[in-house]
Amino acid sequence: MRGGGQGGVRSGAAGGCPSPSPAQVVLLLHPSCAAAMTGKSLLLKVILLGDGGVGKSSLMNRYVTNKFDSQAFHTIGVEFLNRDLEVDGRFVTLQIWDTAGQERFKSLRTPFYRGADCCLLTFSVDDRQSFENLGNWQKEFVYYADVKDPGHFPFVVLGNKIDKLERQVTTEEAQAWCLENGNYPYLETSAKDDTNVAVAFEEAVRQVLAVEEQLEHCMLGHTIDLHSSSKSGSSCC
Ligand SMILES: Nc1nc2c(ncn2[C@@H]2O[C@H](COP(=O)(O)OP(=O)(O)OP(=O)(O)O)[C@@H](O)[C@H]2O)c(=O)[nH]1
Ligand SMILES: [Mg+2]
Repeated sequence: MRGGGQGGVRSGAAGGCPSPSPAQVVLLLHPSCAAAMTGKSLLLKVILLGDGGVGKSSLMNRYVTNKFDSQAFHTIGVEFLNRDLEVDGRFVTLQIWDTAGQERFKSLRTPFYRGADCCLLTFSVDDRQSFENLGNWQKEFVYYADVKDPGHFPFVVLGNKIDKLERQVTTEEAQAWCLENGNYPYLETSAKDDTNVAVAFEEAVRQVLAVEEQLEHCMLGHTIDLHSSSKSGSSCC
């Protein structure tokens, strides 16, 4: 696994905390709530999945380094790069995980799915098979990332290589797939021409923030009455 860029990896739960006394209230905040409250940059992990050769590495490299390699090598395992950005007034460090799409590397990529905040399902508009495999990628992600509520997980679908003249998948077909499979946002990109690449990653951030703001709203809506045996507060979560 190779990786780099600015920023660190989201830390896990702190160990060794003493048990709270009855008078203490322990508030467990989701990282997005904590980041919002402290004004710190939020670290989001997004993962690129899709068939080998659809352009996942090229999209990541275009976005982070603004370079394109017309003779890129297949990825082996996973690689990641970080980029800081601001979306709708929120400062975010995007940790982009690029995976190997070839079947023979499945066991090398799947351990890295856990903890992803968003999944970018990628195909190439000049490769019909890569489009038909989107459902398999979605299932593989849900299984290995152990997504508890797939219906609310932020997926974004990318149709890459729109600079190519001969398409095998139309925009309408791709939009229809997205609508039927979870009403996912669909973006057409070209890593080669730098079309919609930044827009695609920003959309991923927006999708995550929308889900997390909902969660934040629910958590802040809860009140804890220490003197009552019954629970109170909203029950939107
Ligand atoms: N014309 C065109 N070619 C592209 C585009 N994106 C990637 N490519 C080319 O497609 C080939 C495969 O790109 P990669 O980025 O390596 O594909 P990948 O999805 O990372 O492939 P794996 O690592 O095997 O999973 C390379 O030759 C790229 O130069 C694009 O937007 N337009
Ligand atoms: Mg690659």
